[in-house]
Amino acid sequence: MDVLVVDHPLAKARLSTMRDARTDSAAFRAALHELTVMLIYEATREAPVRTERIHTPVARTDAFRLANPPLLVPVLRAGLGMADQAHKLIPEAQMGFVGLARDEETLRPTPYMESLPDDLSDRPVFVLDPMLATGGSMEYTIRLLTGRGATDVTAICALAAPEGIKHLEDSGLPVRVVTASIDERLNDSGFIVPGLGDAGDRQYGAR
Ligand SMILES: O=P(O)(O)OC[C@H]1O[C@H](OP(=O)(O)OP(=O)(O)O)[C@H](O)[C@@H]1O
Ligand SMILES: O=c1cc[nH]c(=O)[nH]1
Ligand SMILES: [Mg+2]
Repeated sequence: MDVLVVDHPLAKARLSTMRDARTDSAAFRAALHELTVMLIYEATREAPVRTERIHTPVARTDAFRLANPPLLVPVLRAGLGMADQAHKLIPEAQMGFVGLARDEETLRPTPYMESLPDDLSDRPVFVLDPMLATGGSMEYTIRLLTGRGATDVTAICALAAPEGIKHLEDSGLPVRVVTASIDERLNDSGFIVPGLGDAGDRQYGAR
């Protein structure tokens, strides 16, 4: 499985703001917005482009656009904090939605929302979720997508645990991961260590 760790100093700085327990919700959301721009920028580095001829005020030249814009899929709640910034960078992208809440005891995802196009066979998909912990929520989401024909999925995560990366690798699903950090481990409650806490709560308040 292809894993890209975006360890640019500016990405590290935004992630550090998110990790800091003193960061309030507004500043946490702002840092996640800015980090998302960097993750999407790197995730699209090798994306195929189509060219067309245009006129500048001076001469004719080639213009470039994404040949096949990805479907963006934020995983609610926490992934909502990445959706607008990803959409700003790729305004032509369509967006789908998945809502999941992890059960605190079993750590299994409980689905409560799904809004996706029927046929995903011909286009890449970017799943937006700041946290890849056990990997259960990401696996669930990717299975929804592959069930609709997706074969090219990118998980865009602020943070990942080694356990989540391994879980996805073992699943054999067609996914690559783009993240700003692979942290040390999960604790007994399934939280990433050192992590940043609950990414949904830190943006929107405790459920
Ligand atoms: O890899 P996993 O072990 O499945 O954990 C990761 C999931 O946990 C968080 O969501 P949560 O269930 O807390 O919901 P929320 O976004 O509404 O807070 C996070 O945003 C992921 O979706
Ligand atoms: O550390 C974690 C693990 C799962 N979900 C979160 O929001 N944070
Ligand atoms: Mg949460």
